[in-house]
Amino acid sequence: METVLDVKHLKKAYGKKQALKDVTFTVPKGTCLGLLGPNGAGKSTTMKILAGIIEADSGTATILGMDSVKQRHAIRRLVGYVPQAITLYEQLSAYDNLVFFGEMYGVRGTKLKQRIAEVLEQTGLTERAKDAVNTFSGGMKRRVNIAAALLHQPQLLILDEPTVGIDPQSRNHIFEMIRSLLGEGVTIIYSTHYMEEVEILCNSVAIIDNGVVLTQEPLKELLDRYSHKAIYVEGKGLEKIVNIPDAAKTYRKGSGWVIETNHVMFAVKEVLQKAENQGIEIKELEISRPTLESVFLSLTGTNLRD
Ligand SMILES: Nc1ncnc2c1ncn2[C@@H]1O[C@H](COP(=O)(O)OP(=O)(O)OP(=O)(O)O)[C@@H](O)[C@H]1O
Repeated sequence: METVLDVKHLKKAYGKKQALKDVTFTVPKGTCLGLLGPNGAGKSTTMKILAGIIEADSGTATILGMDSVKQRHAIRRLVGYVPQAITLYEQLSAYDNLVFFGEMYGVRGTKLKQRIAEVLEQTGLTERAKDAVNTFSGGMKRRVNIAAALLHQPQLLILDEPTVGIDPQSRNHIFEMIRSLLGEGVTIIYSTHYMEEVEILCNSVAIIDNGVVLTQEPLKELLDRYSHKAIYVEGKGLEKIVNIPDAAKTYRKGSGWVIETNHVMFAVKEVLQKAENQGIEIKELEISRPTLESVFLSLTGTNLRD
């Protein structure tokens, strides 16, 4: 598959603060990469470098086959960037904001009118197009920002934490829009500190902590490698039967027990059989999916939301 983004060993310091130490990842065409990490991990810095807003101290980023520094101007025409902070003219309508951004991206005349109608539709804002942005919710403003980044039909879309502090309706709109863009072959890089968003939207995930990309791989492989599947059981007297062969870890949780294992069906059978043999009544039994949370914990030793 064609590689749209190839980032190698990016480093960036702000004064004494080494914000990026080693950022390396690749993104194939038409896929979504989730850049996942806690506050201050280096997500925005990475995205600003890719959008050509700041320069890395060392390392390379090849975007659509072009060098991010030497071919910055050509790249700008093919990349849409949605910064974390909303940047709009509050007094102007959504439509007039889009005219402004369109012209900035070099889209004009009939083409611009047509594109504005399309991006308003894509972001679910057609009916509010003529209203001043200062009457919009945070989520709607964010959608205008995204619409602006889509006007020039970018092949790569960079979204920096686009769902922070927004309403569920806007969030769903953004998700639907991302899915349809992916369907059209657009490549997306999406930063977030919400695991669920990566699970819903992304084909692969790059985990970044302290300026270093610790790993990048497809979600499923990452989950299989770094986190165990588990079963959760509740019932009286379970302490007598929860220790089963092959379990990676067994511990109390709430009023029940968690048994982490990669042999889930075996564990279920063992627990049910032992319970029956010993006359123990099982009140509840669930199989839990491995989570990115536990992956993050095993990679970094800390919780993502710390
Ligand atoms: N302009 C700047 N001057 C000095 N330090 C900065 C600057 N921008 C970012 N930093 C620092 O660089 C590190 C990485 O910041 P960055 O904004 O890239 O992280 P992030 O993962 O996007 O975090 P957040 O989720 O909080 O936006 C942080 O320690 C931050 O304080």
